[in-house]
Amino acid sequence: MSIYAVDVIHLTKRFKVVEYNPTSIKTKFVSFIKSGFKRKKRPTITVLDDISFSIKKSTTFGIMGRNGAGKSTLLKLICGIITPTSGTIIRDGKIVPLLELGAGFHPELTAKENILINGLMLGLSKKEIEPKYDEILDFAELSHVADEPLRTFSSGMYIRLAFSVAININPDIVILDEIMGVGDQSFQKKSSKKILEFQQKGKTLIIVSHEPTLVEKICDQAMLIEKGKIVELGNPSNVTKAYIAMSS
Ligand SMILES: Nc1ncnc2c1ncn2[C@@H]1O[C@H](COP(=O)(O)OP(=O)(O)OP(=O)(O)O)[C@@H](O)[C@H]1O
Repeated sequence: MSIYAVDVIHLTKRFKVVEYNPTSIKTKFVSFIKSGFKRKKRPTITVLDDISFSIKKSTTFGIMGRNGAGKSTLLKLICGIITPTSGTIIRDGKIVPLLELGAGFHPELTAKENILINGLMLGLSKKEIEPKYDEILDFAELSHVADEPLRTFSSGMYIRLAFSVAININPDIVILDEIMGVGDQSFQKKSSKKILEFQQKGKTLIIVSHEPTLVEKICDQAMLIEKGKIVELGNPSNVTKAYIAMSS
């Protein structure tokens, strides 16, 4: 068994750039003929450029970087939502991504039905999810509306439910993208406690944050990325210092 929860090896991700090109079909056809029937290659941007790092099991790893640095792309790659252009990602353990909160929710279905669907999507069986209904609803403070459709929920209720499903289904690795500030103050307190419990149970946590104090407080290791490259890796204090220097 590996000591790493996630091992990223020479990872590169490029995206094709969508160009706005308001020419008519006729013009496009003529230029296609002129080009000798060759399709024009779409330009690409390199969002992550040959990066390698490892995240040890039972640790909390923070990812920092300015807007557009490639943090969310990296998380999506780690979760397997998108695939690398080149390179490898080795994962060891059940991953729960908390990226686009509630992205898998259906507004017409009830809270309970959504818990079931979300749980199934995260790889649990119906038998494993059913005993967790009460715990999940209770943590989200939504037991009183368990059978109401989600379209009647406020955005805060939505987020609380998504967070509660993810954190209560006993994953090995939790991935959080900028959502430590979900809910009101009391829910934030509860969430922080749950994260601490999660760390104490020896689980792996990967977080993206713009908050140096949070990264220093809860991370064992951190990484700063900029223009697709790793700028700083290792000690959270060094990483946050580099991030602050870069941002000022
Ligand atoms: N599907 C896509 N197609 C094309 N470009 C994309 C796609 N997804 C992301 N990008 C581009 O990749 C770059 C990195 O985006 P990403 O969302 O990973 O950054 P980020 O570090 O998470 O930023 P932020 O802090 O603003 O959330 C940006 O320039 C973005 O426009």
